[in-house]
Amino acid sequence: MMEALLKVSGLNKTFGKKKVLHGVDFTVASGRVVGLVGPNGAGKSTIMKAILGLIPTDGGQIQIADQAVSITKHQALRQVGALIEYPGIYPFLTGRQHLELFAAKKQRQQHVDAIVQALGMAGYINKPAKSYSLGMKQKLGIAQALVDRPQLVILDEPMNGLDPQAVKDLRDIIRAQAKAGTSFLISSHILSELEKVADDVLILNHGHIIQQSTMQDLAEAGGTIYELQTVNDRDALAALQAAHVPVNLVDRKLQITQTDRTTLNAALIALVHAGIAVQDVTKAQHDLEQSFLDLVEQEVH
Ligand SMILES: Nc1ncnc2c1ncn2[C@@H]1O[C@H](COP(=O)(O)OP(=O)(O)OP(=O)(O)O)[C@@H](O)[C@H]1O
Repeated sequence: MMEALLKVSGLNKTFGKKKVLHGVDFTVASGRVVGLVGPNGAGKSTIMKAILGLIPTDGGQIQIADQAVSITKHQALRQVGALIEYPGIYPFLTGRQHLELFAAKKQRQQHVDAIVQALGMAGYINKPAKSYSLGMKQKLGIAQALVDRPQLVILDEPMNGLDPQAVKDLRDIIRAQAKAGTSFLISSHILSELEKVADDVLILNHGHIIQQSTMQDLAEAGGTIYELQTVNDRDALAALQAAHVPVNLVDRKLQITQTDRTTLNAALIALVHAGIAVQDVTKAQHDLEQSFLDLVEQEVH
């Protein structure tokens, strides 16, 4: 068992009469990158604000390194870096001056230079932040959260507004810091955005955690599908059914659902035996986004 750095249990939150969090439970272990995924309004930001002691809660516990956090108890947050909603930017300070404010004295320049380099900000870091584009401000906000090498980093929709190179840079630095032991909680409303970076996923819908698993398990749960094109799909369907291969004719395409590593082989053997020529085989990508939407959909009905 890996040690849990962040523990959230039984978290409830009501705004007026509206209950937005219903007994939310999860943990983030040291060095793990955990994705918090859910549609708009699911409660992701509310959870993050509660963890950061920014809003009062209506019951439940939050602990960081075994210390309780609440709106009046912030001690444990010294080891936490965060970007929630809009980055706090001072228009007349340079990017570098922002980062210097957030970096501890020890090795300040090295840490600032390292994050500037990692996020590709060298070209503008010495200019006043008022001249930054939206994406540049977003990167500065992320850099502020990371520069002090905290134990826990909380990022609310960090990929918003970033170009593909910046998204890749961000993924790389998250993986590097996680390897060095930092834990991450990162929200997104797009599951596939987190596919390459998160170890674990929490799926949140209407304030409930509806699924909690490793990213790998979630990706594999979608399953692999092969699409076959043959000279005679109707006969092929009959031959495959006779051979007990899991097959469907979907939109006039033969689809085989892989149940184990022998499925495709069994299908091809059955077709060869039936004398049906195969013209094409394609492997359909498991559609992570679709499995996420299915999960959320199932929960609503
Ligand atoms: N200060 C507030 N007062 C009243 N209702 C609020 C407040 N903050 C959030 N809510 C409500 O709580 C629910 C959850 O909001 P939250 O911002 O946590 O969702 P989210 O998952 O972060 O969504 P998004 O992806 O759109 O940012 C929403 O229904 C929202 O309207």
